[in-house]
Amino acid sequence: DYSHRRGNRWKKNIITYGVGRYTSDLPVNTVDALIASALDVWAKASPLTFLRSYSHQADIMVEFVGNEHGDSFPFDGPDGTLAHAFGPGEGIGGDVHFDEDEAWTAGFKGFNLYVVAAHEFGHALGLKHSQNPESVMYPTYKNRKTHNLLSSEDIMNINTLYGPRDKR
Ligand SMILES: CC(C)C[C@H](CC(=O)NO)C(=O)N[C@H]1Cc2cn(c3ccccc23)CCCCCCNC1=O
Ligand SMILES: [Ca+2]
Ligand SMILES: [Zn+2]
Ligand SMILES: [Zn+2]
Repeated sequence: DYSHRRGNRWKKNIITYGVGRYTSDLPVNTVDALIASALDVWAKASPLTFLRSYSHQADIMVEFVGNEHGDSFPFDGPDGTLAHAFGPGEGIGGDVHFDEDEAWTAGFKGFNLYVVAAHEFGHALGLKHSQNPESVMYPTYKNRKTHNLLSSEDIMNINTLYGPRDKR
């Protein structure tokens, strides 16, 4: 299980995120937009709000890194493991690492960053893997329709942790 769980949920509804090292596969503004959209998937299904932070003190730090990169979970070059995330908590808690040796795309060649990011942010919020291939938390990558990315199981699980989306 790649969620390296550290505690079960954030104890606040406003969660900050930052982006450190980027991938050279996509323009910076495309990466920023895909990351923001992947977080928004979870914001729309919960009472959570995500705020972009430009300090390195953000709750969720997103980085593109390769091979050995300073935690106990080195990446493995192209293919294999695509990314991993740490469950809610201080420091590395909530952080998301993408394997920089993958071909990251905004489309359907290579690996779609938006789909992978939605999976990893599920872990960063406290979700585990699902055995249901329709769930975004399924442990194997597949090309998914980007519309209505969350399955009903994903929505139920995030609501179990943080409650329903309040009537904004
Ligand atoms: C769900 C995804 C976004 C994140 C997960 C990791 C994860 O759960 N992060 O939170 C992932 O990378 N899964 C591997 C699992 C995997 C599939 N294979 C592997 C061969 C070696 C090592 C791992 C794998 C077979 C060959 C295909 C390799 C390319 C696709 N890789 C995967 O689907
Ligand atoms: Ca890899
Ligand atoms: Zn996972
Ligand atoms: Zn890592």
